[in-house]
Amino acid sequence: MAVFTPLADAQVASFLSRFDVGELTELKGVPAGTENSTFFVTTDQRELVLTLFEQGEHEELPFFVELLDFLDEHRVPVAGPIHDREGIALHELAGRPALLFPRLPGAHPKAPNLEQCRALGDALGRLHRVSQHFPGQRPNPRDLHWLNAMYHKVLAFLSPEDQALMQDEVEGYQTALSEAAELPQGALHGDLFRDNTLFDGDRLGGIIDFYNGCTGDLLFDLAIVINDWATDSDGSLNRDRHDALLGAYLAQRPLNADERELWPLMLRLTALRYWLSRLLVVYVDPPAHDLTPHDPEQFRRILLARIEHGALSLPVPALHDPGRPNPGDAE
Ligand SMILES: Nc1ncnc2c1ncn2[C@@H]1O[C@H](COP(=O)(O)OP(=O)(O)OP(=O)(O)O)[C@@H](O)[C@H]1O
Ligand SMILES: N[C@@H](CCO)C(=O)O
Repeated sequence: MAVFTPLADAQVASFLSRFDVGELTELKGVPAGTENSTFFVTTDQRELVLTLFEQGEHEELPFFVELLDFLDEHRVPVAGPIHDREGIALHELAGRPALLFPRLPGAHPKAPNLEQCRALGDALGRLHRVSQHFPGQRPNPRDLHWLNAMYHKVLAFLSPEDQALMQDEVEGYQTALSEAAELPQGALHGDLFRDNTLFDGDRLGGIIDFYNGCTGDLLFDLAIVINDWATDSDGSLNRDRHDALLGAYLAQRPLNADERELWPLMLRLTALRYWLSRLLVVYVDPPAHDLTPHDPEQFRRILLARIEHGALSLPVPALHDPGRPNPGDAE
């Protein structure tokens, strides 16, 4: 379930009256999601999504709104928050911060096909091109500093082999990154798994759930995406999905030499980031709500596969369709 705060029709009707979105005709709680309360709202004019923020640091919400507005203005396919007649997006409803979004068409791809991988790679490449110019700042809350500060909390729950694996990995990342040049920076989605996208057939309806959004190494975001979108069930990389996604991404934003060198390490670091965050949910900080946690073992498997096989060679960038405008190019 993902309605932690129920809402009555009258509350929502009165909330909607500040916006130019029409009159409420239907309100439905959305069962998916783990962190926030989500509702599908239908009016006599359009389909909307209403999100109530249940947890997390609410002072971060203006950053997310500014980032989404920025990406929306630059025609990156995201659901940008709807602003009211006075230009305000962030409101309060039932004592919770609330945002209203357009409802995007489509569904989350469970087994993405190559067209969907290309569409996502292209969108992420465009997102990273424009996000380098985003003026906001929010340090990456799940970077190496976080790994280093948190990993010892789960060691007691691991086998001696896994303890050594985790410790060796974090120490290895520290050594390698302390000697590395700064990588290209920009705003990141921070959690761009398949279930944070909506596809209408092969067309990307849009990217949602930017509440892990932050600023930092663009390569970190790309590695999260490859580990989720282009991994087979045994943890190994799937060459076809990898090449489709990365080929489209690289056509929008080529990696520099430092990024190419750190790519295998970043795939490992982001695999460990999810192994650790999932272990923390299971053993250290279980959610207040009765939800099935994501399986940490899946990311341990991915980490082991990246250690054993390294990264795949990077594909040749896909040719960019010159008929298709790039966001930001018009500026
Ligand atoms: N703009 C949108 N258009 C269509 N559907 C949406 C939109 N935003 C959210 N949803 C639907 O609502 C569900 C929950 O949304 P969201 O992912 O933001 O919630 P959450 O509680 O933050 O979830 P989690 O962090 O576990 O992914 C999504 O899986 C999706 O099905
Ligand atoms: N995408 C995360 C959960 C939401 O933060 C995971 O798969 O562990």
